[in-house]
Amino acid sequence: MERLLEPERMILFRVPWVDDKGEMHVNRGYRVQFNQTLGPCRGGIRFHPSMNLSVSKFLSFSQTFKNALSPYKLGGAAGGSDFDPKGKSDNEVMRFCQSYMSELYRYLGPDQDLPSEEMGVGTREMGYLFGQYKRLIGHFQGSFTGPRIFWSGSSLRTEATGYGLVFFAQLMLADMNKELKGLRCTVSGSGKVAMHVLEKLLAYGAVPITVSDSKGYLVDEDGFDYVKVSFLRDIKAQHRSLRDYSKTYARSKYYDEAKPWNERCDVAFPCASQNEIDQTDAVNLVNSSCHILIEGSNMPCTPEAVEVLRKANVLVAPAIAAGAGGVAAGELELTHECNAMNWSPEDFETKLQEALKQTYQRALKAAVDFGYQKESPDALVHGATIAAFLSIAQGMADQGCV
Ligand SMILES: NC(=O)c1ccc[n+]([C@@H]2O[C@H](COP(=O)([O-])OP(=O)(O)OC[C@H]3O[C@@H](n4cnc5c(N)ncnc54)[C@H](O)[C@@H]3O)[C@@H](O)[C@H]2O)c1
Repeated sequence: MERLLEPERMILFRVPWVDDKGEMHVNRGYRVQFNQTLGPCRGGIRFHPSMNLSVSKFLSFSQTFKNALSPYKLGGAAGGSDFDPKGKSDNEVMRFCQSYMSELYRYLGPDQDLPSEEMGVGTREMGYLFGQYKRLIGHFQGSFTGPRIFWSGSSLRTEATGYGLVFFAQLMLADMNKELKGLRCTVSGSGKVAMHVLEKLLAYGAVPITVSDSKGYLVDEDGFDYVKVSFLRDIKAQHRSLRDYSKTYARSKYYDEAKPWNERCDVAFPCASQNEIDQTDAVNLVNSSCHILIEGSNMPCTPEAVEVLRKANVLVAPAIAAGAGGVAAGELELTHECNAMNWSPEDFETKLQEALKQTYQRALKAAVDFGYQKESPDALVHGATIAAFLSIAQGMADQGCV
């Protein structure tokens, strides 16, 4: 346990870059390669002002468990920088990414560590990061996940985490002879994960009613539809406030400095950031008749919130299981490239569903093997943690004291 809790490697470095006015800035870069017992590392890169070594450690620890539970043989890593891409020009983001990669490239590679999208890092950032990596290593090898389709990989990497969360919810409901159709769903965040959750919820006939950002939340009592989701995307792409939505859809409402957890719902999808649900939010969720919570963000609930949800019998799908869509897409992309097959988005989605199903079944089996009732509200949380822990611990024991 002592070895498992200590990261294998923590890389901390200076990232100097020059803005469009010619002024110099310095940010900090991080990459924590937490555990490579089961295979080479995979994990996200986050660009956000709140990023620090502590957040990198927690994200890489949780990624280690997520990857160990997935159908692939992978270790876990995470990292990023306290750089804020918001409000920066494309050229500034490119210069920052190039400087960040100038240090990190020596620790990356398909057999070592490959990064993927996370908060504040999308296809634009992944493109710049990969371009610099390729230039420095001198050949095209082990493309990062999250690139655009025309030069590499599948088109579904960005969608995969959000879609996967909805597939996972559907699997849980199917086991209860229920379905997502008609269920009211609250979603937090309005980034890559949240927007793809909305999209897939609509495909399943569910009724998503909220999105949020760091300033407040938006609720549409009538539920979002495809046209409204497209409008939300436009608002986000133009860096406007979610408040602007209400100017077009008068029955919707935007609340400042508030979270969506007191809106009546059946299923909640936290997709913003860690610790976004505290004790009060959890009480609000329970009082709003929420009975299933699917964790999109990593560690969305504080320990006090977890306790409230457990006592109220809210069924929780942990991020290390439900959020495995991203890692699955990354590995599928590599296979896809290696085999030079021409998968359609539908083929890709079927493979993604299969990966999520295997993850779900593995977590549930471990829970039952260790004496938890299949129906108990925290069976998946325990099962996912046990199954991942056993794989890593067994591997570490086999590989000796290294
Ligand atoms: N992108 C992935 O592949 C992936 C995979 C697994 C988990 N996650 C987790 O999902 C979450 C969202 O990631 P993303 O890739 O969608 O990021 P993103 O940068 O695309 O979007 C983040 C969104 O959250 C909002 N936000 C940030 N802080 C907030 C706060 N305090 N309250 C409410 N909203 C807030 C932002 O306004 C933004 O809309 C993160 O917690 C991340 O760790 C992402």
